[in-house]
Amino acid sequence: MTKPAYKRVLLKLSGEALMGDDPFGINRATIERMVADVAEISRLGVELAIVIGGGNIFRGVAPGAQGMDRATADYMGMLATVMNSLALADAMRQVGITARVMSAIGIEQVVEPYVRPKALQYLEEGKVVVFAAGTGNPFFTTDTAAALRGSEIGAEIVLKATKVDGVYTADPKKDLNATRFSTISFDEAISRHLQVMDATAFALCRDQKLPIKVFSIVKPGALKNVIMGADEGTLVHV
Ligand SMILES: Nc1ncnc2c1ncn2[C@@H]1O[C@H](COP(=O)(O)OP(=O)(O)OP(=O)(O)O)[C@@H](O)[C@H]1O
Ligand SMILES: O=c1ccn([C@@H]2O[C@H](COP(=O)(O)O)[C@@H](O)[C@H]2O)c(=O)[nH]1
Repeated sequence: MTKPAYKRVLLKLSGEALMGDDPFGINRATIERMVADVAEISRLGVELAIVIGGGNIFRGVAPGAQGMDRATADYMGMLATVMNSLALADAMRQVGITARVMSAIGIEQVVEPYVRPKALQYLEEGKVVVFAAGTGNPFFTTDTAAALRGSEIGAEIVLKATKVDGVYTADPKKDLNATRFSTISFDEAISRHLQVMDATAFALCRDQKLPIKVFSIVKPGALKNVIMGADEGTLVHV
C-alpha cells in the first residue's frame, strides 16, 4: 500500500457542515460519517490535530448576534466551538480513537487548557488533538486558529474540509458560473477577496509557508484522497 503524503496535519472541520440537513446543531449521522473519515486517516499513522468551527451553533457576526457587543458575541462563538469539539472527541472515543480536547480559553472543569508542549506530546503518542475555542481572542475565526495552531505544531499542511470542493472564482453557492482552481497562490486568493477562508488565515499561512488544501468533507473518500496526495480540491500555496 502507498504511504500517506503527510506525517502531521492540521484538519479544519467546518462547523456548519456538522448540521447536515438540519437547520442548526449537530446531526448525528453527519458527525459519525466525519469521524469515520478522520478515524481512517488516524489509523494510517498520520499525526492529526483538528480545529472545528462553530457556525452550526453561533457566529459572532450572525444576525442572531445583532445589537450585541461584538466581543461578547465572539466569546459565545468560541464556546460553541468547545461544544463541537467535545462532541467530536466523544464520537471519536466511540469508534476507538483517543482524542484530547485543549481549549484556548480557561474552562478547566470541562477541558484541559491549550499547552503547546502537551499538544505535541499527544500527537507523538498518536492521539488526536482537538483545539477548541479558536484562538481564544475575539475578532478572529477558527480558520485563523487553524493557521495559528498548524504553524505552532509544525503541521506540513492545513486541510480545510468544508461544504464545497475547493476554491472557486466566486462563492459557488451564489454564482453558478464560478469555476474551481486546482491551485492558487495566497497572494491571488487574498487580492481576489475570495471568501472561502478569511484573509488573516491566508496571510498567516503564506508568511509561515504553510500550504492549505481546500476540499469537500461531504464527498466520500475525499479526506483519504488528500492524505494520500491524490488530486483533490484546491491547493493554496506560496
Ligand atoms: N471563492 C469561494 N470558493 C469556495 N467557497 C467559497 C468562496 N467564497 C465563499 N465561499 C463559501 O465559503 C464557505 C466556507 O464554508 P465553511 O463552512 O467551511 O467556512 P466557515 O465559515 O469557516 O464555517 P464554520 O465557521 O462553520 O467552520 C463555503 O461553504 C462556500 O459557500
Ligand atoms: O479565534 C476565534 C475563533 C472564533 N471566534 C468566534 O466564534 C465564531 C465561530 O467560529 P467560526 O470560525 O465562524 O466557525 C466566530 O464567528 C467568532 O464569533 C472568535 O471570536 N475567535
